[in-house]
Amino acid sequence: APPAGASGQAGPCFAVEGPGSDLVCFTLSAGASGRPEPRCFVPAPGRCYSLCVPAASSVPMARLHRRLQQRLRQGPFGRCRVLGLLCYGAQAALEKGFLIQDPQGGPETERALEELLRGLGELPPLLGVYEAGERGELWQCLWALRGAGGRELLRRARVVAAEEPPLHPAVPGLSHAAVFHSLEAARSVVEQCTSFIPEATAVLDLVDKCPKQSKKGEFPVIVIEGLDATGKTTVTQSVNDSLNALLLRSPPACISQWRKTFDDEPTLIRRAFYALGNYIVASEIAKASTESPVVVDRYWHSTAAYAIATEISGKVQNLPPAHHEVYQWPEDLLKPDLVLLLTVSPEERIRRLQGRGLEKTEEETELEANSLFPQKVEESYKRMENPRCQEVDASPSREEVLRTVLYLIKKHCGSL
Ligand SMILES: Nc1ncnc2c1ncn2[C@@H]1O[C@H](COP(=O)(O)OP(=O)(O)OP(=O)(O)O)[C@@H](O)[C@H]1O
Ligand SMILES: Nc1ccn([C@H]2C[C@H](O)[C@@H](COP(=O)(O)O)O2)c(=O)n1
Repeated sequence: APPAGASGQAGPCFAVEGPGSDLVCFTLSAGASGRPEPRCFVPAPGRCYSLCVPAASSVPMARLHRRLQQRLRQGPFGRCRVLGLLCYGAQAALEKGFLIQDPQGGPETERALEELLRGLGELPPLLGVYEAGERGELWQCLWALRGAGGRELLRRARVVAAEEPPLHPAVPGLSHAAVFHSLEAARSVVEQCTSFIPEATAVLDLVDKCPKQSKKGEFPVIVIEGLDATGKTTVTQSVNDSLNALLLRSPPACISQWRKTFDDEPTLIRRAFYALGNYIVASEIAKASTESPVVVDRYWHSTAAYAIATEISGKVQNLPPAHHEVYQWPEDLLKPDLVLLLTVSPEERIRRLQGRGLEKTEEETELEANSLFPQKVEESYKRMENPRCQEVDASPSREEVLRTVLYLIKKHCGSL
């Protein structure tokens, strides 16, 4: 049975992304027994703190988490190491938060944290304070901040190592907080933003003008997907010319002007924006595919793959397993005939990223191309189903890649 928390019930479990991107999991035990806690996040002689907010698909909570994240990057927390923390457990809904490691361990960090939490208004998140015991064991004291500078100790429990859960703790909540499987789910998130993001109203007006459940016309619809700099723009333009098709892209031009606004928002809001963009593009595809073949540069698979890779910390192995429901195409979104996933080696992607002369330094480019994130995006693409992504090696010359793409289109959609 899971370790008993102070109340004797199954206590919460916690997961932080430790060194080497492994998940380090721990839980609380009322007793003094239990395996030694994971040492990797307890700086000696420093101190550690934690705070979490509900990870439910709620705009206020998503914005609170984002606000805390931004504040913990500033001022008195500059000397601290701040790790992403997930709190999960049999009886508790998922919470997202931070583990703050203060190597110096002075009282000022705790004071600054209290001030930060009190400034959030009523019912601030609980503050976890970790301290070493006489025999080197680790204890968590959970404090509730009360009015007039007071605070109440809710629990003092021993920190012990916990087995890594079979699924990454963020997987069960993906379909409500990052990957939207219906227009209504995405719309309800953006609707909660109209009071503080004026552009949200404009996006809703545009999506509400689109017919529900857009139906594809008789001409083929081909989507080109892939990481940035894999050659999507190059391929879509060449295919468009070769097939005398209509070229569309997601997000559509009518809302692309607001990307930066939504890119600055928490994942929940950002991905809901891109999801609504897909439903707007679907209405454009429906109309265009009655007149000619349609080529689309990014569509739902991009929205889902980038959201999954953003929410699932650590290694590629932490992704939801193949055939998980999160990879299934939304039932209310127009489905393409063929999705081609362009893939190139990280080395080739570095060459192409540098070839574009973007402002990134060579080191940034190499880090970006080789980090775990693009690997998780690409693996998520490969696990998509109904329709799946058909992989295309886009490393060869532009001409050869175009030949391959046109061959696959003809093979799958017939001669056009
Ligand atoms: N087959 C190819 N061989 C060599 N270079 C290529 C090839 N295809 C595209 N490129 C070059 O790679 C760079 C990225 O191509 P492109 O902009 O088409 O990629 P993309 O996937 O659309 O990128 P993003 O998603 O970031 O817009 C460009 O400089 C382009 O000229
Ligand atoms: N349908 C889409 C299109 C794009 N996105 C997101 C995914 C990335 O964060 C970013 C890449 O876009 P690009 O820079 O290639 O224009 O936009 C999405 O979520 N859904």
